[in-house]
Amino acid sequence: MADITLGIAPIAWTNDDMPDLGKENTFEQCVSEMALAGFTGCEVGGKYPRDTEVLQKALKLRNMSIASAWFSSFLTTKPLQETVTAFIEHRDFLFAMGAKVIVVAEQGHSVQGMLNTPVFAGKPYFTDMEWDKLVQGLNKLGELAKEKGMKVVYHHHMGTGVQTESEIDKLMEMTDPALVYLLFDTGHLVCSGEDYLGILQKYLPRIQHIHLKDIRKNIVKQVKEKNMSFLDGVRAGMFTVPGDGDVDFAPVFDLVNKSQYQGWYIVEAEQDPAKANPLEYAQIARKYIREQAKL
Ligand SMILES: O=C1C[C@@H](O)[C@H](O)[C@@H](O)C1=O
Ligand SMILES: [Co+2]
Repeated sequence: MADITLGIAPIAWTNDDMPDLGKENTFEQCVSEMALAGFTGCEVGGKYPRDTEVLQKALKLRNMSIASAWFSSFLTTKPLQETVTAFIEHRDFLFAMGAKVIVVAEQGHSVQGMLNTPVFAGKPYFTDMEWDKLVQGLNKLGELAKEKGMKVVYHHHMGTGVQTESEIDKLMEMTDPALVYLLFDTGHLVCSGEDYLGILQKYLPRIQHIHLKDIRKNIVKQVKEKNMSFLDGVRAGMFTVPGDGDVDFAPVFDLVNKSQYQGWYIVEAEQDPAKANPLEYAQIARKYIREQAKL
């Protein structure tokens, strides 16, 4: 039977990719509103204290815990040791916070943070040599995670070299299944036009972390047609919370509920907090998940 814990990402309060979005929102407001909306866990944002005791206390006061945090690897473009050193520090912080999974996304050649590069037309494609470096590096990060009883969950992402189903297939095939797991992010797969349910079916139980992100189809269409960047797409509102957009989550909840999945659902919906009040949207997501996922 599945055993799911429900969390939410701070990116709806302050967007670390574009910190002007939600710059007025404090860490305390963010975690208080997460708890008020009925969530008991979250990922880590740029405004969170890095002192683990201070963070533990702030979370305990709100009955919250840490699910994970994003890590950018540069395995295809920088010496392995640079990523390894940064990863160990990140791993140890997450371990101290009690997290079991570490979100990793390769940012070598990524256009996700580039304002003037179209996210669809500009996505990178790795060479064979880059694939080899990526795979060897991820296996290494997987070993380092395993030392602490943790797992690396790979985040496929728009505007990166691992975005499409065939790229995910390649990554899953080439990496060691005992060391590298998959993060399933509904928003990125539907945005990219992939068969998200097929991918979920194919990779359960290798999927060890889930981001629930919805899309606004009409805005994604504009982003593609007008050659907009990922960040401009986010600003324009291409993502929203589950239940507010066009993704059909019912079959996702059904498949996961019937599986042995033991892990998190993280509601992750980056949009402009000035247009989409983060507490209001967190409440919309919480209600939808209660009704649809029975959670
Ligand atoms: O997991 C994620 C973390 C963000 O920084 C990223 O840009 C977002 O789209 C996402 O899915
Ligand atoms: Co995500």
